[in-house]
Amino acid sequence: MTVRLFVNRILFKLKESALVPLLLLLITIPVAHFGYSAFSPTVKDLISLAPYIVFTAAATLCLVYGRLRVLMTLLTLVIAYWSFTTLLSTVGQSWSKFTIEIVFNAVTILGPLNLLLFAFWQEKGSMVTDLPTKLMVLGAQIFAIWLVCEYQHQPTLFFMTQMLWPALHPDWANISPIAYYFFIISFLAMSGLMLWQPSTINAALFSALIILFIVSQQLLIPGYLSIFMFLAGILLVGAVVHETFNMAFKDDLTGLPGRRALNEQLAKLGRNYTIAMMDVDHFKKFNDTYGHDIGDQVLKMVAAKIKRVTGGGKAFRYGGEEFTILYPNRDVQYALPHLETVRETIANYAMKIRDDNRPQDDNTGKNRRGNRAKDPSTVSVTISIGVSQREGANKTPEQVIKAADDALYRAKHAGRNKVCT
Ligand SMILES: Nc1nc2c(ncn2[C@@H]2O[C@H](COP(=O)(O)OP(=O)(O)OP(=O)(O)O)[C@@H](O)[C@H]2O)c(=O)[nH]1
Repeated sequence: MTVRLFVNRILFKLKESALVPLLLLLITIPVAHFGYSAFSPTVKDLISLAPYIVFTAAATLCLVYGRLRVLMTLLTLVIAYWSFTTLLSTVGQSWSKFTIEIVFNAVTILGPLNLLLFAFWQEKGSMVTDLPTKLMVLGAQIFAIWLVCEYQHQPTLFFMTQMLWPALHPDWANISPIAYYFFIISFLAMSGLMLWQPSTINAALFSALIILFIVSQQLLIPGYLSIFMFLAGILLVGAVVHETFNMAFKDDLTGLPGRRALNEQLAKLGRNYTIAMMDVDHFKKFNDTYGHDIGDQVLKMVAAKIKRVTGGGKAFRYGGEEFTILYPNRDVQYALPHLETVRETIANYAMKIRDDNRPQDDNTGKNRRGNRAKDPSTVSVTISIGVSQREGANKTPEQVIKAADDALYRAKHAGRNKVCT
C-alpha cells in the first residue's frame, strides 16, 4: 500500500469514527457552560443521575456483547464520577481535607492510566477469565487508596502533588503535575491507537480520556461533571451499538453490507426494482496463481469500485467473490449503463501488488503474467454481470435473483467481462 493510500484510508476511517464524537463534544461545551444554570433544581437532580443511568445501560450492552475494553473504561468513569460527586458534596463535611485531596489526585493520576491500560488491553480469551483479572487491577487500586486515606499517609499525598519539572507544567492546569503528565502520555498513546486502528470504539475510548480531562480541569464549574460524564456514557453506548450493528450487517473483508443487510433490503422492496448479480472472472485460477492474500486485496478493490456504482445502486457482498447491486424503483434499461461503467472501471484498473508477492519460480512467474496488466508489478481482473428486473413470472426478490444469476451464467458463457440481461 502506498503512503498516500494508507493516509487516505486512515483519514476516511477517522472521519467515519471520530467525527460524531468530536461534534458532540463541541456541542456539549456551550450547553454545559451556559445552559446548566438555566435548568430547574429538579432537572439538575436528574442530570446528576443521568450518567449512572447511561453507564448502567452501556455496561449491560458490554456484558451482552463481550465488550470488555469499553466495560472497563465505563467502570473507570463510574469510579471517577462517584468520587468527584462525593468529594464535591462532602467538602467540609464527612471526608477530611486529606481524603478529599487524596481522592482527587488519585482519580486524576490513575484515571488516565487506567483508560490507557484498558484501551490497549485487548480482549483475549473469554469474558469469564478476563473480567476478574481486570476487576482485580481496579480493586487493588481502590484498596490502596482506601489504605492511604485510612492511615492518613502523608508521603503519598506529597508524591502525588510534587512539582517534578515546573517548566513542563502550565499555569492553567488545575491538576497535579504528575496527573498532567499522565494525561499527556495517555493522550499521545491513544491518539496513536486511533490512527493505527481507527474505529468507533477506539474513538469513544479516546473521547472518554478527553472528557475525564475536561471534568478534572473544570470540576468546580457546576454542571460540567454530570453533563460531560453523561456524554461519555452516550458515546460509549453509541460505539458498542454501532460496532455490533456493523458486525451483523457489514462484511468484514470488504466493508460492504453483507447478505443479512441485503435480505433486509429485499424485504422492503416495492413492485419495481432491478437486481444485478456479479462475480469475479476466473477467480479460482487467480487465487491459485497469486495466493489467497492477493485474492483478498483484489476483492477489496472490486468491492470499492462496486460500492461507487452510480445511478443510486446499492452494493452488497453476496458471498465469496459474488456481489449484488440493487436498484430500487428502477428498471433494467436504467441500470445497464451504470453497471457497464462498473464493469469497465474494474477491467481497466491495474492494481499494484507488493514486491514480496513476486513469484519465486519461473513457471509461476509466466503463469502470473497472463493475468497481469502491462506493468509487471500490477494485476487486473474482470467481472461478469447478470441483470434482471421484477416482471412477468419473476415476482419475488428470490426469483429476480435467480433470473439475474441465469443472466450471469450467460455472461460467463459469452466470454466473461460482459453485462447480460
Ligand atoms: N481470496 C479469496 N478468495 C475467495 C473468497 N471467497 C471465495 N473465494 C474463491 O473464489 C473462487 C471462486 O471460484 P469459482 O466459483 O470456481 O469460479 P471462478 O474461478 O471465479 O470462475 P468463473 O466464475 O467461472 O469465472 C474459489 O477459489 C474461492 O476459494 C475470499 O474471500 N477471498
